[in-house]
Amino acid sequence: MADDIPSDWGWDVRTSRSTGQTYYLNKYTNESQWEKPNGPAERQAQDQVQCSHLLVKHRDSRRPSSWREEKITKSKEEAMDELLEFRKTIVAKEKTFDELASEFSDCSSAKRGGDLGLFGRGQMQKPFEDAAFALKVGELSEPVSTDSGVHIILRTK
Ligand SMILES: O=C(CCc1ccccc1)N[C@H](Cc1nc2ccccc2[nH]1)C(=O)O
Repeated sequence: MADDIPSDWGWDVRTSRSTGQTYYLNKYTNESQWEKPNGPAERQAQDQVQCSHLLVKHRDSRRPSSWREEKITKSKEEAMDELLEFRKTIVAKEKTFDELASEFSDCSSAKRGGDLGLFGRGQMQKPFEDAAFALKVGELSEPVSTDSGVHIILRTK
């Protein structure tokens, strides 16, 4: 029965107030299910991803300023050229994503190697979201343009 679910699997066994049916609540993601779990609860909601990014802003960015440069005047084309060089360096394994994002990203997430944490759909600008959710874990995006500037995105979870 329900009480034979190991407590360290991370499930809460609940009873539906409307039907009296037993259901199961994932303690990590707060997702619930009717089916009796046959294993430990996922620690990451399936509808979320975790990504790091390297952002290069330009003079037409929504906020053409960053921790790196008070007044950003480079053109979008110059920003894209810089970003493509960074991407080549990462693909060639001459530097890690973390190293380059920490040094060159115009986003405050640079302090965390570009890590943005877990996010679901509806949280990031649409072009960024679509690119992020199209990536497999470990995959590096092609350049993506948003109102913030141009990005490369690494999906980490
Ligand atoms: O919005 C932020 C903070 C993002 C962030 C999220 C979670 C943890 C740390 C930072 N920074 C903007 C630049 C920027 N624009 C973005 C658009 C999509 C994703 C990340 C972005 N970063 C800026 O600095 O202008």
